[in-house]
Amino acid sequence: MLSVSREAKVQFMREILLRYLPQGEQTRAQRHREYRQKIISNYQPLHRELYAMHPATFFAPQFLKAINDNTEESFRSIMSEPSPGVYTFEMFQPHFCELLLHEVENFENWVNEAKFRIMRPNTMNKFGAVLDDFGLETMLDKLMEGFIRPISKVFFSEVGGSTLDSHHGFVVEYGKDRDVDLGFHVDDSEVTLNVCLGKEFSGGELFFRGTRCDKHVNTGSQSEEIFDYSHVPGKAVLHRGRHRHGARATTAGHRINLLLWCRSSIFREMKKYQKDFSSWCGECNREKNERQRMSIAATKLELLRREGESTT
Ligand SMILES: O=C(O)CCC(=O)C(=O)O
Ligand SMILES: [Fe+2]
Repeated sequence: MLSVSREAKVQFMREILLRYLPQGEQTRAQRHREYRQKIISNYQPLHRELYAMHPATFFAPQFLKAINDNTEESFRSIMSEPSPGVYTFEMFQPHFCELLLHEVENFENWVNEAKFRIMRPNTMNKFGAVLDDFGLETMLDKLMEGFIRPISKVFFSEVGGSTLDSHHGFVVEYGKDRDVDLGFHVDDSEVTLNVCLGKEFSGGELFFRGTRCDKHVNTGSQSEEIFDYSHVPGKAVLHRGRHRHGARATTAGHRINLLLWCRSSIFREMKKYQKDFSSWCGECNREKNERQRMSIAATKLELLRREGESTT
């Protein structure tokens, strides 16, 4: 095993770990593998160049340069942070967006013609497709490892940004005969990349309402946490998965976005043993500050009382 490729080692370890999963999950994983296999052996890709990572043709030159420089300054030079924890930047070349849109359309035509029943990206969408299920998993893994993880290491280290090790990659589709909007939610991810691929549309703004841990997910928002963002084709939004958000109705046209939910198994394991998430949960942070404020006030009062005692 020592001399085989990294992929072969990963596959070997995966098979061992699979044997230790509970029976129900083993069956589910096996079924999903068969489902993917069935698609991959029947679906003819339209643009094969999308299935391997080609940075020079996929990404905007300034994005590529920032990644190659790999410093906080280089990332900041191409990113805006219009609201704390929400980063936006030009990411894909228009031609890449076009190819990916064609590929998704081609896949959907095949699904309809073959009368194949596909799994939707998650319980919130009636439309859209999982890119990992029709062959794009390896390319998206490279996207996460080589491009999203270096940025997340700098801006989202407290939620496992430097140890992202798996992903769920899909497209969502809105407009006539598609989904209209998306309710308020948190993602099943540590870091989410959301890139608008096109086409032409009105509405569809993302609304953000602050980052929360499990315990505080339903608490209110502070005014500084309220933020709306209008999608621009080719442009990416990067945020914590626990940053509460939703998408307003796409009122005209057709909007398709690429979503990459990036996960960290180390972060998820560590989280089980922690209670205080004030480094990233807005409400934990507010409570902590409030406790500190109360404790300072109590100390001040105590000092005043002692001073009073000593002067009388
Ligand atoms: O429609 C969008 O841009 C948001 C999609 C989203 O938040 C999700 O799929 O998790
Ligand atoms: Fe989301």
